[in-house]
Amino acid sequence: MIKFDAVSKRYPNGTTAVDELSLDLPEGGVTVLVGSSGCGKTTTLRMVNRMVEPTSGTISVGGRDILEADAAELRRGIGYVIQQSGLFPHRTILDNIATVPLLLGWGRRKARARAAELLELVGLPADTGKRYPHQLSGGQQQRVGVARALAADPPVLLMDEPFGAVDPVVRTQLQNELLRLQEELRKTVVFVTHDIDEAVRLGDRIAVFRTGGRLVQCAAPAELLARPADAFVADFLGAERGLKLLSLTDLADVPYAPGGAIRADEPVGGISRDGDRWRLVTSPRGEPLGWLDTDALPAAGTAGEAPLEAVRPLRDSDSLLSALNEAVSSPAAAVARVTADGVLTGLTSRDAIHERAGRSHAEAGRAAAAATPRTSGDTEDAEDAAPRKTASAPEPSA
Ligand SMILES: Nc1ncnc2c1ncn2[C@@H]1O[C@H](COP(=O)(O)OP(=O)(O)OP(=O)(O)O)[C@@H](O)[C@H]1O
Repeated sequence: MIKFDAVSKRYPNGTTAVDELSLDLPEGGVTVLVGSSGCGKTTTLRMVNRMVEPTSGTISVGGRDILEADAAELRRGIGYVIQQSGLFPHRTILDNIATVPLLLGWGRRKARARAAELLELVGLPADTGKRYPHQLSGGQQQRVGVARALAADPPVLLMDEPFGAVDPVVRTQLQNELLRLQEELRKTVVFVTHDIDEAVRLGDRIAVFRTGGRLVQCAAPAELLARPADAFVADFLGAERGLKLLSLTDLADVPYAPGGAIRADEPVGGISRDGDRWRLVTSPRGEPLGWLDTDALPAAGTAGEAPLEAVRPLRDSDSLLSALNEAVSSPAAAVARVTADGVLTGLTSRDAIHERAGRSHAEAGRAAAAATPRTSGDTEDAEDAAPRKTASAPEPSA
């Protein structure tokens, strides 16, 4: 969809910002550009909409050399989101979102209607539309920035550290929101970030750059984590590469077994002390409420009235990393698995999670080894065998 062919950018002061970049960005996927500060990520992004012109090489979007297009017309077909949302301070939120449709000559009413639709799409209440940017939080402003970029339904979205200025909790919400939107809209997204966790969470592919504007490796996240091309990439991915890989595998095919759960309205007097010490207590509907210590049962009352240790139930879409985290902190050395609407399906032991984690590493390693070449943009094969991306990333605790 977007193709860089031997593209370089040298500034008049002699800085090489991008050096002979050849890269294919697949249609409908999120490609994340990462690397140390000053390695040419923003320059690469801004060359796509001709805010920066390359010194040499060609860039095509949808098969067309971008130099053949009128720059203003090209930009209207490419959404652009930056860190400080870039909203017009004296325009209402609705008018901000309607900017590009109005430039494209849509009538005012149609442009406003589209803006209202987008406001809802990015999860903002309708009355936000009448407000001005300074009356919104940073996270809300970023949502408006995304809505504005999507207003004319461009096939391509360029995002330059769009969530870089918000706190970690809001950042995770915005990331989840983007994944949800992307499932629906399937835009071709180029996303710049400093944050490798963000790259792993959002990217279908990650391109790692090093200083001097050189692309070192471009691969699916699982492949990158399982087989970094060199020490620079390994270093950049950080010491927790193995754990990051587990964040990409979901629990769908990890088995569970019935765990002998106790209903909250059961009297403690009837609970057997034989068998497992820690038993899960559920609501009458089957929702896990907590772990009950059968070695310390109160003299009277129901299971639901007894002191319970916290449980964080997991859905099939949750990651192996979340499961490992829960299993480590669970007194029962097990995790409670639930359906999408929160009803207990069974328990998975810590050992079963360890076993699956080991297998996940081996699979990712094999997939990465099968992908050739290692450093070019052509690593599609590996994606089939790579672990699935889980759309519901865990929200960090505040
Ligand atoms: N207009 C310019 N004139 C001269 N040099 C520039 C100009 N714009 C960028 N550069 C240089 O080009 C290199 C790449 O810059 P770029 O902004 O693309 O990096 P980046 O990877 O996005 O950095 P960061 O992560 O810090 O935002 C840097 O050395 C930068 O100083």
